[in-house]
Amino acid sequence: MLRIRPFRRLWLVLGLASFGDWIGLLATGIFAAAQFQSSAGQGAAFGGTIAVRLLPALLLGPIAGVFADRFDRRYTMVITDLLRFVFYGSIPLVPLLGGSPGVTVAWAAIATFIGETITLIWIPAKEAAVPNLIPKSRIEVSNQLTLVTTYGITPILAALVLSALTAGLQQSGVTLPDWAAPVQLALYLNAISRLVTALTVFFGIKEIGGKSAERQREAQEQSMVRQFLDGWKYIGGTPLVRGLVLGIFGAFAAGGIVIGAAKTFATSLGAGEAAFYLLFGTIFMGLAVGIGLGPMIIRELSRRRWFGMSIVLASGSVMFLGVAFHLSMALVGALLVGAGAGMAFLAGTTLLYGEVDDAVRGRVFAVVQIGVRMVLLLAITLAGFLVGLGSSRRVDLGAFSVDVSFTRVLLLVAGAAGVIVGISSFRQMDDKRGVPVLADLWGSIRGRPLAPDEQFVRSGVFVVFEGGEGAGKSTQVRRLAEALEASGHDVVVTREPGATEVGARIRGLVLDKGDAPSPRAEALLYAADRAHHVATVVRPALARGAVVISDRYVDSSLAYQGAGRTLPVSEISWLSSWATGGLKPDLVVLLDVDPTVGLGRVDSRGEGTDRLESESRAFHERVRYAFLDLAAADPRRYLVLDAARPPEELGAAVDDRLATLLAGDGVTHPAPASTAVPPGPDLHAPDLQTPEQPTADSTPAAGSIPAADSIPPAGSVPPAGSTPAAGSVPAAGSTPAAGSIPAAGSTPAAGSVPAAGSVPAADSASSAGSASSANSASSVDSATGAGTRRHAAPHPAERHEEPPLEEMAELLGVNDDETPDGPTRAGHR
Ligand SMILES: Nc1ncnc2c1ncn2[C@@H]1O[C@H](COP(=O)(O)OP(=O)(O)OP(=O)(O)O)[C@@H](O)[C@H]1O
Ligand SMILES: Cc1cn([C@H]2C[C@H](O)[C@@H](COP(=O)(O)O)O2)c(=O)[nH]c1=O
Repeated sequence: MLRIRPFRRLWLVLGLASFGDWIGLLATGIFAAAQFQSSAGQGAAFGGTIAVRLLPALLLGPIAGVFADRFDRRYTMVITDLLRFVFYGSIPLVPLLGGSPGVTVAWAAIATFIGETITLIWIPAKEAAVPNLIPKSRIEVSNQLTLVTTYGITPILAALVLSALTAGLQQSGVTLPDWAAPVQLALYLNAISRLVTALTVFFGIKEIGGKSAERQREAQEQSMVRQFLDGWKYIGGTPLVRGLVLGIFGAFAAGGIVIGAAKTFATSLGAGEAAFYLLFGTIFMGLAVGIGLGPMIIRELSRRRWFGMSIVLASGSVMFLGVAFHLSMALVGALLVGAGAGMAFLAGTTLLYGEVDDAVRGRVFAVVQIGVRMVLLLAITLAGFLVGLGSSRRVDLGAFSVDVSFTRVLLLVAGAAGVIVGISSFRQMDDKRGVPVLADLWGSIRGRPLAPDEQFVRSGVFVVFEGGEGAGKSTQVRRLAEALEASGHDVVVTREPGATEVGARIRGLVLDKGDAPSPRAEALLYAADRAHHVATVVRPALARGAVVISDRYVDSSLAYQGAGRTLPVSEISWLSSWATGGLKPDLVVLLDVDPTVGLGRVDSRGEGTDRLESESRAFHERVRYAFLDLAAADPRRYLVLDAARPPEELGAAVDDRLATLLAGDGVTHPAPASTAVPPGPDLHAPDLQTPEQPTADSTPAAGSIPAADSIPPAGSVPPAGSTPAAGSVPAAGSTPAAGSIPAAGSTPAAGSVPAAGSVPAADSASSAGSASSANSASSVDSATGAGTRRHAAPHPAERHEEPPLEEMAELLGVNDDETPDGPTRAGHR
């Protein structure tokens, strides 16, 4: 950020100005107090000068922004800084010129008031200039830097400098003349800092200067009053800006209420005077944590969502404080209030920087900056006043006794109001409607935010055929298309990969046996084919109302690249969801085939095999079980058929299901966004929820596939006593996880399935789903009258026999060099 020269200079200017502000604030108060002997006079002088600093915001705040929008921002900053140099510089000179204590304090107050009034013009000019100096993508970092500098570094530096000056002089025993006392020096420093910033802006940041055509036009055509009114109209009439401004105020009101109520709240905790300072400090610590670490934690989360969530966090934490009965709870609550308010401020200002036009930016930022101060002051004052009104009652909770005071009621009510504001601002601004909030938050924290659904009007029906090699997909696709066309439907038959010109080239790249792409490259190539296919073929056809029948879709990637290549299925799922914009089929017909049978059919076509067909049997077994797991996780949207049945029977079952679907009974177009949940870290059932599968009301996947990232390398042996991951070989003597393949001598859990990567637990609900993957579809069919029949031969997931050891090793890829990124080997079948 600081490599951008104009921003670096502006940041230095801001740092210096902020340092001047803080040292000026402290020094003016001390200076005024020092003019009096009595402690009452000292207190009044100190408090009075500080209050005077805050007062101008109330008076001039509303029109200050007009200056920033109407005039050249560079000149505005330079002139206002020069004026501040003069006024602040005059404060320590008054006593030197013989002014009495009363005159000195009065002038300190007047000069401070004028200086602060001028600051109100300087701030919006500076704020409005920032977005023109840096790329939009860096605005958040610049805000972080600015806030940390203003509220973190410079106040501490100012306090250190002031105390070092005082202590240094005291220790050295040097007696300086009155005009060079530490406080006077601090006041000179404050004044000089303005001169330096004026010169820096004038000579060093010329980029701030000039006016956009629109600003020029407005300045010429509109009076200041008109511009002022227009500014308010813009804020009130632009929902996003209005929501942001109100939200920021709400978050600060939450903080202010806690600060205002902290004293009586600390008493109600029975924690003593120190607890007040602790709570106060903790809120500011939370603020720093929110601003400093917030973006790092939420990463790619939509800033609009983050803003609403932060307000809810801040307000919810105020409510939590209302029920906290121990200081430790209160400190956690205070930290979260601060963090929420800090994040809301950062997200809000970042959004405002990005969303507000240059022409009105000065006015909007004036309202925000000044409004925040006012809201904070008001909230602190009001809360302080209100908590004094009610009485409290002590309630015994066994180990603890709590004061149910008016303070707590206030915190609860204020917190609840804040939560409502947060939720409504979230709703108003949400740019990912339909995407589940918590899943999106979790996905973003993990670096994979959910993609919002690509909006399009979809009136057609999307049917996908999936299954292993030679399952009979093409045969069934052709047959179904003919049947539908015969009954007058607009049918589009398509496939993946290779349905488009681009796709045909990709198909050559992934399937030709020449130079094999690495597993990740392979996944990306399939995703690229899919993205183009969906955008140019599937969506347009669905939009016009056609029945789209695709030979393979997302599940193939999850099965082949995820389970087959053992790439992290969650990542493949995310990638596919991104590629398709979340488009999911209405029906997936899974033709389940034993790889030996399917590959036998492929061989008998006599056309040779492609690169994927040539993979090992273990690979194809993993693919098969992955398909079954996906279907078991969402039986309502899958029709799983035993592909060993005659084609006509399969066709009849498909026809029946289609008839239901086309009659509208079964068509509820799946909501893509809600299902594009990036799976959790372990690939259990929900991890296999693909963009095809709704999370709500879906049955847990039977025999889910272990996360590729959690799968030990094929053939690895987990330590004895541990529970091996599905698909790994347990050490002899250890108890294998249900569904894992037991080593010789170990006791297999009931229901172990000889499939690498597939883990149906014998006694879990998921195992029921798994064991009946094919049959569960049968029962679904019978329920809908589709009437698919059960097969005499048990489905593989029902077989409990142990495969011979060599076969197991082959299934697991022991002796098989299939590593996620390693070269693939043409396997044997
Ligand atoms: N139900 C079935 N029973 C027996 N043979 C079938 C059946 N369905 C299709 N076949 C035959 O099996 C072979 C493969 O069928 P098809 O091409 O339809 O499968 P596919 O799943 O599309 O294959 P690929 O995975 O290679 O695309 C063909 O020769 C086809 O005639
Ligand atoms: C869509 C898709 C496909 N594959 C594999 C599956 C097959 O081996 C080939 C496609 O051949 P087909 O004869 O057209 O069925 O590609 C894959 O690995 N990943 C995918 O996403």
